[in-house]
Amino acid sequence: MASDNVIEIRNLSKDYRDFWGRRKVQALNSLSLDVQEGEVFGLLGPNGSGKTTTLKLLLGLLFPTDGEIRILGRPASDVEKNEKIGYLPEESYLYRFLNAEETLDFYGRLFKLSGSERRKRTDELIKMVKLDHARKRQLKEYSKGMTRRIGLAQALINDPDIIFLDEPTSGLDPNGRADVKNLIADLKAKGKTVVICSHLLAEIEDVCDRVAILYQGELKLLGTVDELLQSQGETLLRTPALTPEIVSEIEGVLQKHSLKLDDVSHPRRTLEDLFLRTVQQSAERPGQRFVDGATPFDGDKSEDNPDSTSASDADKPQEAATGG
Ligand SMILES: Nc1ncnc2c1ncn2[C@@H]1O[C@H](COP(=O)(O)OP(=O)(O)OP(=O)(O)O)[C@@H](O)[C@H]1O
Repeated sequence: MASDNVIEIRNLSKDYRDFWGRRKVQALNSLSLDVQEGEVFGLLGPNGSGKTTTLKLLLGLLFPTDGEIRILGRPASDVEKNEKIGYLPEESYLYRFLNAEETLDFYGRLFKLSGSERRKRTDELIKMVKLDHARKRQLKEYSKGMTRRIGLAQALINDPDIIFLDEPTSGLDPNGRADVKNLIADLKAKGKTVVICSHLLAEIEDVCDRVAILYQGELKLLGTVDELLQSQGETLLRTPALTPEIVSEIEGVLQKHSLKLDDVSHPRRTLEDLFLRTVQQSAERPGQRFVDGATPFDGDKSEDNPDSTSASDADKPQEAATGG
């Protein structure tokens, strides 16, 4: 095993068989990939492409039909290695009648943590996943997003070196998703290795160093997010808004080099950015409302401050794409 690989998968295949032992589904077909220590790795693919099967094989919850897996230098079937692994399943199976503290204490006991370690970890994790206000409430009263948060805390109770997250943000609103992204960034900063399965590609793009795309159990693409997404054939300039005169000057410069300006436009923000900014400003300034098409990006043009005007065009960024 190469020194910085914490996961090595070689020619891994998994067939699900029927009662008579006949092959029903080939969920994985000769998958080979490595995950390095400290990286955030995204396992992507449409429904039924074999992501959850891969995670379960890595955890030793399923046995492969063929191939080999090594995690932290040990075979996947070695259950002791799971002491260093955290797993958030797609559906968390938690005890509905326990509260958040009792839940984490229970899982801490399974990992044989001492009483003082359990109290310390429970307190840290409840704060980390922002459930401090609900720590004494039974999980049966939790919303979907709160349940996902306590599931995440449970996956981290043993301070694992490798964390498998299956759809970590399902059921979370954009604030919750942003919290999970920050949490993953914190785990990476602590040197942890994180493997995420998700359908929400924008999130994967933001947090993952490398991604693999599976299709019908086969690896179709593998690489760093930067390499895979960067378009080397174009250059994008971001400037404050430009007057038509400046744009035509730029066109002149490009013409001198036998290049043309392909596109001049104002960049579009994402709905997620708009949502997060609106919620943040609403919390900071109760009573504020955005009117007449204003947005929280437009300086101070809002109802509780009617005298102000929107940001001038010169303050809005503009994008220009050039090509040969
Ligand atoms: N226990 C099982 N018995 C039979 N077939 C199964 C079983 N579990 C999964 N499969 C099949 O194996 C294939 C891969 O399933 P898997 O759950 O690994 O995909 P996935 O990529 O995680 O899908 P999703 O995105 O929907 O969670 C699918 O065709 C699925 O129907």
